[in-house]
Amino acid sequence: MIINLLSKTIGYIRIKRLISLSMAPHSCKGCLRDVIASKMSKKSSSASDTPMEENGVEDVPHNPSMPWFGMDIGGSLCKLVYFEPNEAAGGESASELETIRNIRRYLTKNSAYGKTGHRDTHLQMENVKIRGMLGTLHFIRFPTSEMKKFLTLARHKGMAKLVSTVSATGGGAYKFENDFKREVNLRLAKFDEFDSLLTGIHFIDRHNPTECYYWSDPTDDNKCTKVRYDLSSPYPFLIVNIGSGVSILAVYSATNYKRISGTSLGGGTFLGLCCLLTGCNSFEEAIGLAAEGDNRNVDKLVRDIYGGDYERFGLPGDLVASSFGQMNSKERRNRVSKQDLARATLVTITNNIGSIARMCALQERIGRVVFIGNFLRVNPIAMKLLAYAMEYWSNGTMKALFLEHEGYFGAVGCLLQFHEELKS
Ligand SMILES: Nc1ncnc2c1ncn2[C@@H]1O[C@H](COP(=O)(O)OP(=O)(O)OP(=O)(O)O)[C@@H](O)[C@H]1O
Ligand SMILES: CC(C)(CO)[C@@H](O)C(=O)NCCC(=O)O
Repeated sequence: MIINLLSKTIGYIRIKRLISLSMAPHSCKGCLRDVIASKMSKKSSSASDTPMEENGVEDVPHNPSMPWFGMDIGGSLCKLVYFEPNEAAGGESASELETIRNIRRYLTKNSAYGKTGHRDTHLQMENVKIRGMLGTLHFIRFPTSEMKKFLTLARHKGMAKLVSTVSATGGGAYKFENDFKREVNLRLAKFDEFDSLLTGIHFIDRHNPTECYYWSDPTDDNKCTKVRYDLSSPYPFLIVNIGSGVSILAVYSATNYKRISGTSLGGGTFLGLCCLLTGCNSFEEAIGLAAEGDNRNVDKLVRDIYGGDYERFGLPGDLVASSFGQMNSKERRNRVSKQDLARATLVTITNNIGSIARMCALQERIGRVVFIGNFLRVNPIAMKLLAYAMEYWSNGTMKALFLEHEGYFGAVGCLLQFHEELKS
């Protein structure tokens, strides 16, 4: 308690001092921002048990210079969240303002960047308040394999002239740290990926009333609909983050969570196997093929073994008994289509994740399971499978929930943590 109070007071005094120093001429602004960011970054990593609202920095009217970004650099995709203020922040020189305007124009007037960068305009959030400023959150993604091109673009757009520090999370915040420094003279303020994920989830759910939903009647295509779910009192809940790999977190409060499990059979596995088996070259193509296919031409079902249901242990005939279990037969292999193989890959990976999630939920005695991550992007087949599997195998005691901003929570969370912003 006393230590907490002391660190709050010391933190406050330090930041106050830094602010008075930041009245210094523009030439010093970059290095001051570095110091502030490094203080904030150290603070956040050592105070993971302290809610942001309580750490004292909230009261200090310090706004880092524009533009504000949060980056989540994952194993497959890099997610970039950009905050576009409704009004200019002020304090910038004429040349800085010009560069800020150019970056803003480039990011907000386009929805595609080069061949592989995309802005998810349907996810855009308007009139969001961050650190007292109203603005729009933009959601951009590109393959992490294109990082070199991104750094070149960032240099050409004059990023290095404006901000000396960008907040980043995900494994790439560590892996690419030196590249950012060397190529664009940008320092990364690094935040833990799961701290960021949770911060992002809490923030976005509070700002978007239609963020959380579940699928009703997931097995009936005619009746199946998305139904809004109120996540305002969510604890405890499980997060199943399906990225390249899968991490499962049990969340007990805003600041108390643990990573309870994971599996390497995730979204990266689905895409990798699908490319190998069908010759497809993108996630969108893989999902498109899966939508047209039938996994029953690939998998061995309970009915292929029992001739019907295995009643004694409640195993219905149409349950998959053995994923890819038909593919030992040359004759079957000759008949199977790319679409069937894509569908079977999707069903195999999804059911395995659902099964692990269910066991974790059972072990932790948690009923609400929130599935997120970009594996669920444009992927209603997987979401409905998860919804059905969770409900069916738990006899209705567990619920699969989904969030609209799927893979962007880490990026939002680290943007907010950098600005020490949790209050709206
Ligand atoms: N356009 C896309 N390109 C590549 N993968 C995509 C795309 N859209 C969706 N995906 C799926 O999303 C997965 C990556 O999800 P996400 O961005 O949440 O994880 P990540 O942060 O890259 O991975 P990790 O957290 O394991 O480091 C891919 O493995 C793939 O299954
Ligand atoms: C390595 C991370 C945490 C990177 O986000 C993720 O890809 C993951 O949780 N993979 C699964 C690792 C496991 O087997 O538990």
